[in-house]
Amino acid sequence: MQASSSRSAHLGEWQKHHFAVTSGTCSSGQKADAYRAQILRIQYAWANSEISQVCAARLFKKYAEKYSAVIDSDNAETGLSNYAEDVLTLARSQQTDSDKWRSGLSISNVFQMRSVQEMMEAGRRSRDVLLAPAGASVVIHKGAVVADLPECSVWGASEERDPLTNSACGTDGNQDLPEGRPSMRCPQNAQPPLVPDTTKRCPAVSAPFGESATAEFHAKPLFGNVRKENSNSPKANIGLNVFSSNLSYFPSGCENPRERKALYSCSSVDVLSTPALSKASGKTEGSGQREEGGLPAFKTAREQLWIDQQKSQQPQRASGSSYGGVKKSLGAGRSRGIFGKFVPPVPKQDGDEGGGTQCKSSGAGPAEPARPVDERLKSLEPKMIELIMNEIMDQGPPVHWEDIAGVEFAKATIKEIVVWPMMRPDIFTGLRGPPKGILLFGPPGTGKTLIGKCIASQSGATFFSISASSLTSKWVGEGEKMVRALFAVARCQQPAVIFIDEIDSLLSQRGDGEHESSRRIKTEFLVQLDGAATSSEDRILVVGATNRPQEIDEAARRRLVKRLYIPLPEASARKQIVVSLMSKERCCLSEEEIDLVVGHSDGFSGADMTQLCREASLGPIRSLQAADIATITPDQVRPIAFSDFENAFRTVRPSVSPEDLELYENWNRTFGCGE
Ligand SMILES: Nc1ncnc2c1ncn2[C@@H]1O[C@H](COP(=O)(O)OP(=O)(O)OP(=O)(O)O)[C@@H](O)[C@H]1O
Ligand SMILES: [Mg+2]
Repeated sequence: MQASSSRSAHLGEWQKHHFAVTSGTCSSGQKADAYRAQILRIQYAWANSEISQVCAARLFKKYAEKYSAVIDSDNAETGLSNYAEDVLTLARSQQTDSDKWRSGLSISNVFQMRSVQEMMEAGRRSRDVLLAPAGASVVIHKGAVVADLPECSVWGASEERDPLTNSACGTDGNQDLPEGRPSMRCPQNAQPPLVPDTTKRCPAVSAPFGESATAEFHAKPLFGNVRKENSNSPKANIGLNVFSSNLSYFPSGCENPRERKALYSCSSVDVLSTPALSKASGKTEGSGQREEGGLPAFKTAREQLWIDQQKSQQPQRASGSSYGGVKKSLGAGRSRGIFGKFVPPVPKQDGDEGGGTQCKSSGAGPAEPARPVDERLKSLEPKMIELIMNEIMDQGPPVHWEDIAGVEFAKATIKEIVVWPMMRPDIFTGLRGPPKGILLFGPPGTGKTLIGKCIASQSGATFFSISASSLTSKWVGEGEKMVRALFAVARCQQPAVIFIDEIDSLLSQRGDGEHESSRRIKTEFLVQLDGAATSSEDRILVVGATNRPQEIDEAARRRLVKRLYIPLPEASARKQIVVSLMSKERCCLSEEEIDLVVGHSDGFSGADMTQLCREASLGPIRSLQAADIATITPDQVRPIAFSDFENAFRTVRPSVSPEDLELYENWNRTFGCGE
């Protein structure tokens, strides 16, 4: 399948194959072809994010089963029986009904193969030692090495063997390969099978169906460099491993294919927990180790597919993102802070999580292996939990209380509600129990978000920061579930602070024109908030911030019991901002000049003050000649002077109008909890 194919082309192909397979006129080989092509398409579609992972996994399972039902079937009419056949049996073409499956191997040419000759030579040199040829490679089409396959333990057991009768490790010449490497070369130009019969003592390597018939499949580097079989990218190895399973290892003494099948079919299917099979699967990762003793790890194609799928999913989970590696962010961009408290719990999607007690974990990196999921999270979609864990939980760069100028009352109240109860939950009980909801309201740019960041740094609680607009817009239809997941995860990570910026967009007044989904989100939020508020054990605090408090629904307002006004900074606070910012620059403002600046900036918000200082700091640069900018050194730039502030005042104006201010003051008088 070409990468450039359009969606409609995919669809057309898909349909064509579907009709072909269901028409009843298909031979087993054609069916196998079609199913394999479907698997390839599924992987391709997934790699291109055309279908979701869940969808891909479902389709993949479906077609993998169909595929292996054909190739593993020992019914000559419905299957290809490759399960039981080795390469030389296939070469006789007795079990296959498609020309494609025929091997170019013959008695006359097999001994010409360099790899065979090398093995014969090695066998002569050391007849009583197991022969262990170097790792095999698969070469497809124009010599592209597709994968390092596990070392090809040709003889499978330590009994002495005649190399001549065991020399079927390769299927064709291998001129394109590195010296001394026996290979499986895809016989595109396969000669008609000439092998009349083969020794019964040739269990060697079964590379029958997939190798010979899947040149098209292997040839495309669909999922990145398929050499990286150990790659963290799940999309890098599924396609390959489906067919690497064809390098199966048979024990000696099982000449009859049916006997072999019976022998292996009685072993556990749980390949991941079966040491022999686990070992074999490890080998596919290029360990380069020869398998030692015990039962060789034969797997059907279906088993191998599932092993590979399991393996490929694990790094993906560990990497923390199941969305094609693209990190999505909810709300403002966040980085995992230095106090990062825990790792994604990596919920298992495939069944038995074992019921965990995992709650708060600490200091682990994103590559930490999966842990049991908390019972309370089991009813939630793993995707949601992962999103909450990976994207929302954060503590950001540290912000200290001193970094916030003014708002002394709000700071003291927050310390009382958030910090101390977190420190001493034993004291803050009963009536002293802290409220479960705080609302920070006030004009734009007064430091509400800054306070949120400070709580994150200073409270010691697990901090969830989410922008309400993210819940309502980005995750249309999922916001309600996200809210539920958010609280569920927070409950597992107590003590926890959920900071919701722009909370008005989440909890705005209910009205007729309101969208159903946002109404449901709001209801869910209120239910969750109630749950957190009524449970004395839950140590979850919701902190909302808004510059539109009047739009908040009255039911929500009631639940956010501490409503703290964050006003415009007073003169002392404005001075603190100027002094703090200027202390980091070269500045020659005298105390009086600073006071003049503060006096001029009445009505400015904290953000306006910051903007004023930025503007003033550009003054010295603007006074330079354009030609000087290219050559001047930083210490030659003159200090910021009062005149720069005077100029800055010409362009920076207060962003909050007196009328707006009046609204906030009124709302504070009515609903605020300030002094
Ligand atoms: N009290 C303050 N002390 C120091 N800096 C402040 C203060 N208030 C605002 N600032 C500055 O203004 C910037 C914006 O502040 P912040 O984002 O916290 O405002 P906000 O109240 O959340 O505004 P909005 O309501 O528009 O979201 C801060 O990053 C900081 O640089
Ligand atoms: Mg804000």
